[in-house]
Amino acid sequence: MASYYHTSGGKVGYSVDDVDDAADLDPRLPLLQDADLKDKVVLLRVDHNVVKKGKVMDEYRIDVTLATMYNIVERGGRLILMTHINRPFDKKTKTITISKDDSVDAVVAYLQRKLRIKFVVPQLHIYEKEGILDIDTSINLLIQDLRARKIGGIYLPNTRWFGGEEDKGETRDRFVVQLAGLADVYVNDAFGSWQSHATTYHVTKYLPSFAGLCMQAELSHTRALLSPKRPFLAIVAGSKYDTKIGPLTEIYKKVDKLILGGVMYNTYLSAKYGIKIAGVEDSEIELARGLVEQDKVESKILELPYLVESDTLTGRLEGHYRTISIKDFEPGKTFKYVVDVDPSSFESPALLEALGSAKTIFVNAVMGLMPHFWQGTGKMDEVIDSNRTAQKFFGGGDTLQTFKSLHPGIYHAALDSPKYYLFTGGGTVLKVLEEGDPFGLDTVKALIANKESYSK
Ligand SMILES: Nc1ncnc2c1ncn2[C@@H]1O[C@H](COP(=O)(O)OP(=O)(O)O)[C@@H](O)[C@H]1O
Ligand SMILES: O=C(OP(=O)(O)O)[C@H](O)COP(=O)(O)O
Repeated sequence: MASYYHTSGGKVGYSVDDVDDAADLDPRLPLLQDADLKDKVVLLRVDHNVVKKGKVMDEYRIDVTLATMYNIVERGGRLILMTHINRPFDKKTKTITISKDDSVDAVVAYLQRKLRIKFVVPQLHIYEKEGILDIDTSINLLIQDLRARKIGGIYLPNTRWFGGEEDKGETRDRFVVQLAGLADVYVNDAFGSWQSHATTYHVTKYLPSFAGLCMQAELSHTRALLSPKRPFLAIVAGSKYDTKIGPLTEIYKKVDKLILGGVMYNTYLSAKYGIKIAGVEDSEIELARGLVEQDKVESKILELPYLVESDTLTGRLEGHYRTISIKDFEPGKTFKYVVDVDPSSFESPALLEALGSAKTIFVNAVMGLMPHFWQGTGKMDEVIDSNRTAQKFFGGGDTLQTFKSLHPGIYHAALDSPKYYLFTGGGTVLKVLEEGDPFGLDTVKALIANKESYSK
């Protein structure tokens, strides 16, 4: 508690001390608190990637950025927000699919209800397959209204609807210049968005850039995972095989035990046992072979013994799904879709022992195809919660959404419990574990380089 003095000198109150998330940060990181924001238009990149089929599934990732928004506005800044929603860019066909389901509208509606201020989404020309190629000058009228405080903020369309977001050439360069031209300052509060795209990385070349308050808190909490109490157990599952398989090789070296689930586990099992699972491509199996070889030596991967096989991905149809056992896996055997881990897997003595004795547990894991096959994840969350001594870290958009919807009681208790920490990004934490340093993330390195370039 510290005394509060009025500028005239008299003691007129007291302030309440709080945790300082910035205390643990690399001093080279430029902080939002140090930015001059008075009358500045601030381009704020957030990770509000919480929309499924046009609806906000879990407000958490939005709520944790409100402090940054308030801080900017309170200090005289004017907000232009931007986030990606889902993955509308198809890397194979190099086309962007624009669907109302992936628009920012649901996020904007939520923010307007919560903050009681008006956000405007600029209307920009969309090309079929190529997305939005230019931010045309009509946006200047909106920026005038923003500066004049006629509107509360501007919310740009889904960043992945812009051709330049994931492009590497001229389209990206033009997009970045146009984007930077809208604002005076750039703030990155999108911890979950670790991929180096135009709005998370390249834009820092053109504007004074700072880390937001959510970004700072998340980066400082990764420290505990980098020097974990042992045994350290990580559980990695879900569908983003392409971006998560890479970090696993390094993470494998840092954990004491690793549990896989979802598409990742299907691919691993295919590589290890020579089986064929519907939906698992041969090229993907190749990537998992390294992990299989690594584990032959160190035996850190704990296999979940019972899985759920389904004839279809469309639902949980009576008579069309069944439990299978890895004991029956033989080279050449084929299986339909493997869509979940059977909850009984978490009752096996080896699993119970590992989950019960771990001192640090990191979970980026939706074990089954949602929303139909939730049973494996439901059981996993219960078993993890029953370990009361471990420090538990959950991370990932879908991981948190699923945790909240399956176990609202545990989830809400976790938000306030010193034994839990919920990260907004799962892939980002995997990247940090891979790098061994939160300040080694490309998006964070870009902020540091920006500060260095301005202080020359
Ligand atoms: N076996 C499976 N087959 C297909 N999809 C799966 C399977 N297991 C999990 N998923 C899907 O994975 C998604 C979550 O994966 P991901 O985005 O990688 O997680 P997070 O956002 O928590 O990092 C969920 O939408 C779920 O439906
Ligand atoms: O949901 C996200 O990451 P996560 O699923 O790893 O938590 C982030 O919004 C990043 O999305 P991306 O993995 O499509 O870049």
